[in-house]
Amino acid sequence: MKLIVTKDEQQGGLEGFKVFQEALQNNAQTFGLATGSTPITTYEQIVQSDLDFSNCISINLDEYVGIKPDNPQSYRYFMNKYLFNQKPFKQSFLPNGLAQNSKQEAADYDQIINQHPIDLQLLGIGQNGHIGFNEPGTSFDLTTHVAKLTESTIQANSRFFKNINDVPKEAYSMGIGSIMKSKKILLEAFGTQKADAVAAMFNGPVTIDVPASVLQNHPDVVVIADEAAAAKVN
Ligand SMILES: N[C@@H]1[C@@H](O)[C@H](O)[C@@H](COP(=O)(O)O)O[C@@H]1O
Repeated sequence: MKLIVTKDEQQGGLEGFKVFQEALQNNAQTFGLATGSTPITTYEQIVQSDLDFSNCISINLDEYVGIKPDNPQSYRYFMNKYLFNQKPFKQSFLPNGLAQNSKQEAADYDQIINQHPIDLQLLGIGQNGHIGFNEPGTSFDLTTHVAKLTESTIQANSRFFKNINDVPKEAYSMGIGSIMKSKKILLEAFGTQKADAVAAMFNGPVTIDVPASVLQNHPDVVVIADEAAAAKVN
């Protein structure tokens, strides 16, 4: 894994943008995208640029179960707001949080991923080392599934909701098995609250207890971390 340490989140966003730019120059067709506060600075840079994704496909990592796409807390709404409204893709896929049959929805999403192999996958990281919504303990082989959110993730994500009780307890998530098939992976981490997870991802053993540690087994990973998030890496 290659580590790029930046002064702050703004600088990190710029470095992240450059990875997207390079991927496009190398004819990347399909981009795996992420939500959360972390990718916002990269999306801002993309929005301000002349990069054109109108011939590309995007596939998002995850979506809350039970939330409508037009609900401001949904990941579809987030993606429209921060990226798609300004930089449309040819097609943008997210799991349907309202699907009646979750097994079918997961299978359909896997088919989408299989039809569009991901050239560049963007990831954030949870404070407990989760990627997408693959929480500690999740098998490295899983594909799309409904994940139960841990208390720490519900707590961390409650800042986006009026009340912690409004945070969904479940989400569709692309599995680690699919994430690892991406040609290139870009993981971003900003802030001291990510320092332990980033250190465990880099220096710790590869273990399902720290889902992001699996990235040590991937041949092409770039991690962009600000000084605070990279502080505990050996
Ligand atoms: N499912 C998302 C992850 O994809 C994200 O990486 C993580 C960190 O979020 P943030 O970037 O807001 O710290 O939170 C959520 O749980």
